[in-house]
Amino acid sequence: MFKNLIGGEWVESTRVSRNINPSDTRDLVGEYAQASADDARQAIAAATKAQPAWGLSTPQQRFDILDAAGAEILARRAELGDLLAREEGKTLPEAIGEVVRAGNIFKFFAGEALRSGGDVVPSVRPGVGVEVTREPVGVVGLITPWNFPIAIPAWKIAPALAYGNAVVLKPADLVPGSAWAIADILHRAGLPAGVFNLVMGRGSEVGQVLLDDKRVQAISFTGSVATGQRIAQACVARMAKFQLEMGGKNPMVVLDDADLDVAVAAALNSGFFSTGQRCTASSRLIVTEGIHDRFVAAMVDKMKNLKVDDARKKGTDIGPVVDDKQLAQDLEYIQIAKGEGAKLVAGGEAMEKNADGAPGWYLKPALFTEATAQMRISREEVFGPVVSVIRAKNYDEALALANDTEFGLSAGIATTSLKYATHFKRHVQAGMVMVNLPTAGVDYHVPFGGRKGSSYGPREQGRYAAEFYTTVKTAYTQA
Ligand SMILES: NC(=O)c1ccc[n+]([C@@H]2O[C@H](COP(=O)([O-])OP(=O)(O)OC[C@H]3O[C@@H](n4cnc5c(N)ncnc54)[C@H](O)[C@@H]3O)[C@@H](O)[C@H]2O)c1
Ligand SMILES: O=S(=O)(O)c1ccc(CO)cc1
Repeated sequence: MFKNLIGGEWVESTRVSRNINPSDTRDLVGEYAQASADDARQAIAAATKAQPAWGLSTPQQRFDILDAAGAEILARRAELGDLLAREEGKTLPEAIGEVVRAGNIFKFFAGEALRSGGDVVPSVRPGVGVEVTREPVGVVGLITPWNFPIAIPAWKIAPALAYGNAVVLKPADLVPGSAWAIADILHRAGLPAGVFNLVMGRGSEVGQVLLDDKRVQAISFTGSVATGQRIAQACVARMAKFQLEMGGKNPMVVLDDADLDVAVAAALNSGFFSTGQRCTASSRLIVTEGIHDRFVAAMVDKMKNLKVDDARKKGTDIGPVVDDKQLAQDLEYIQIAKGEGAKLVAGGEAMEKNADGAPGWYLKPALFTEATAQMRISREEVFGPVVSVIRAKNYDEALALANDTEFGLSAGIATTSLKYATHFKRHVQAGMVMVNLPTAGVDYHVPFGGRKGSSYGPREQGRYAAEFYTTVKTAYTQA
């Protein structure tokens, strides 16, 4: 059994969760201890005890540990990528890419520990000095989803530790393996006991303790809108700091003047890679009249060649859906879209077995045309390989359609026009904008986040992460 890490000790549990491979549901990845509410409280106590000393540790100590963790993650990319593909179902190249992202994030924030500083500002009063410094927030609770099992924990843990906080991580139930691997790496890298704690378990039990305990000063969450709203309410009720990264219904606009190959490659990647299970995936393709039919024909043609199979098999383009519940949700949306009058032009069938006969949660990527902005398929996040095409008369209508959503995470445009690209970058209501690129596929050293219903609070990643993981102090001294 893989145990929880609490106060520097590996702690057993009477309950276990079985981590199952979605590419082959006969394959048990491992049994992981399920923390109880009491375990979560113990972890918070350990973090509370350890944080003051860690907050006063030297930048060199923090750099050394985070850099060593990053180096080990990078060195073990093949093995950790295999674990990730096995437990989550993204393809092996995608999984290895995610592990590399996690390693680079640890190394980036190792550097940030050395670079963080403050400002000395002249006062408006004679003889007074002003210093603006940043201090750790304290104990932070990190609650993560299943779709990026190593990258999302990494991009919350690394800045939290770099800026001197102690951490309690609660990863998603479905994918405890990658989070456990990070815990093991940090533990062996020499992090003092209690500075990092892992509690694997249910959101409603373990997660809820993090939300309700006053000793946890801040919560960073990535996941669904419904859970995000619950977290916001709990944090406001006790005035804790919080940050939410939630869903998306990301548009990709394709204009008449687009390079067709570029547009199709970007749309296939945005909609279907990682089985469409990325918050930055594009599930709304907004295509202007002059290119619409050629674009749809080219998409359908390319989709015939997409190989849906075991995530770890060479040549697989699309791995399985993460579990039976997510597959049921994807299939339900396919029925809803049909019922609303959208036309299914490719895919959409579940496959009970892969090419080798192994049972798994497979779905052929689905493409709908004749979708309208009012349909549920155009408004609600499916979180699977289900994409719809909406026809637009011209650029202005395409932009209006792109903004006609309660979300605002990422958005893309395929065009050869500098005028439209520039206008779109300025006017689309999203936190991240891509020109002639997929809506997914972000760098690890720059801010990540969205607007409207997608995100709440300071940005994650890059130097902007300091806003959430530190609190500012302004000190005045009369000379
Ligand atoms: N914007 C982003 O950066 C981003 C990134 C990845 C995923 N997502 C979103 O995440 C969703 C899929 O992930 P999911 O199904 O794991 O989401 P989820 O909201 O069900 O779960 C996310 C995490 O919250 C925990 N949780 C659930 N109930 C809780 C509670 N009452 N108290 C505390 N914690 C609780 C879960 O155990 C899990 O660890 C999608 O909607 C997707 O759009 C967003
Ligand atoms: O857009 S992606 O580069 O695929 C990406 C990577 C990591 C995360 C974590 O939230 C989200 C999107």
